[in-house]
Amino acid sequence: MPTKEKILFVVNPVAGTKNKDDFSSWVETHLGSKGLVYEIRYTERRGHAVELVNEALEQKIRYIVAVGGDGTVNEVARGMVNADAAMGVIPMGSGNGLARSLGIPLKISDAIARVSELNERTIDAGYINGEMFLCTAGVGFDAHIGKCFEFAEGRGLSTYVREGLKEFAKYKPLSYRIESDGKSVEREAFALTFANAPQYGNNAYISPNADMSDGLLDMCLVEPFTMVEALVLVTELFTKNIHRNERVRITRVKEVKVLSPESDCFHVDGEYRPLEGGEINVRVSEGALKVLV
Ligand SMILES: Nc1ncnc2c1ncn2[C@@H]1O[C@H](COP(=O)(O)OP(=O)(O)OP(=O)(O)O)[C@@H](O)[C@H]1O
Repeated sequence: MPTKEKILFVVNPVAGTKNKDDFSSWVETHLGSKGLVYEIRYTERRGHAVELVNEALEQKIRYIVAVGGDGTVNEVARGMVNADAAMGVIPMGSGNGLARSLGIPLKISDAIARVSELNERTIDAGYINGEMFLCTAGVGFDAHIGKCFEFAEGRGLSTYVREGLKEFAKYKPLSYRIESDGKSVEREAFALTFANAPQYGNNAYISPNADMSDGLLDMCLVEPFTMVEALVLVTELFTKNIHRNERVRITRVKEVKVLSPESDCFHVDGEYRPLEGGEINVRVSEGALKVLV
């Protein structure tokens, strides 16, 4: 194990609700004692993490750790795709989808200790309309909730749940033309999600068997359902059983085009994006990112 290679921590001070005051002393406890060299930098605005990563890569820093939620992880990862450097994650957001999917401890001091082991693994990255995602992306209800969340008052899990419940009964399934592998089909769906990782975050498993290193994305189509079926689906989402539900169709894909003139938005790792023209293009980039696990 290299001991003198520098580790950069990129901390989003506004991510999540956990107190970050003791962060530097935890890092010193776990890394300083092993003789590992580190630096801690704080982001000052949206997009700043990508700039910090680019600077670090120019300085040939080999390990860069995202400290925050999936938004921060996404920004750090965007800078690191296909670079000769590995990304660590200290989960400090509300969903922590990537950290949970990689088995990274949610307790901060344990996650820092895990980083100090410098164990690397390679994972795939997905792209939706040119934007990278590591966990999930898609159109339909989850994208709609991402949009409501963006404009809602408050952050965190409680705001997600509140927006989800408010919109659930009102939301109307949309129609999608799905083109993949030389085939084209028309489907009505409540949601059409592309999963690189098994879950959205918060242990909501949309595709429990999704493998982040198989060079494929799980395309999860949730067909329209009744209110009674909805209760079963929500339970199955949190008990890793949704893939067994007959309303859920999961296929593994490398590249897909989806046409949906009624859709006005999509999401990238839960973050809302407006959609004009109703077309999304999704693909996987195999082994795009090295991560510390
Ligand atoms: N100093 C800053 N001030 C304001 N926003 C920032 C700052 N630094 C980073 N950001 C932005 O904060 C956003 C939210 O970060 P992140 O997703 O990590 O936290 P979260 O929303 O609390 O967690 P989760 O995604 O798990 O709900 C990111 O889009 C990031 O670009």
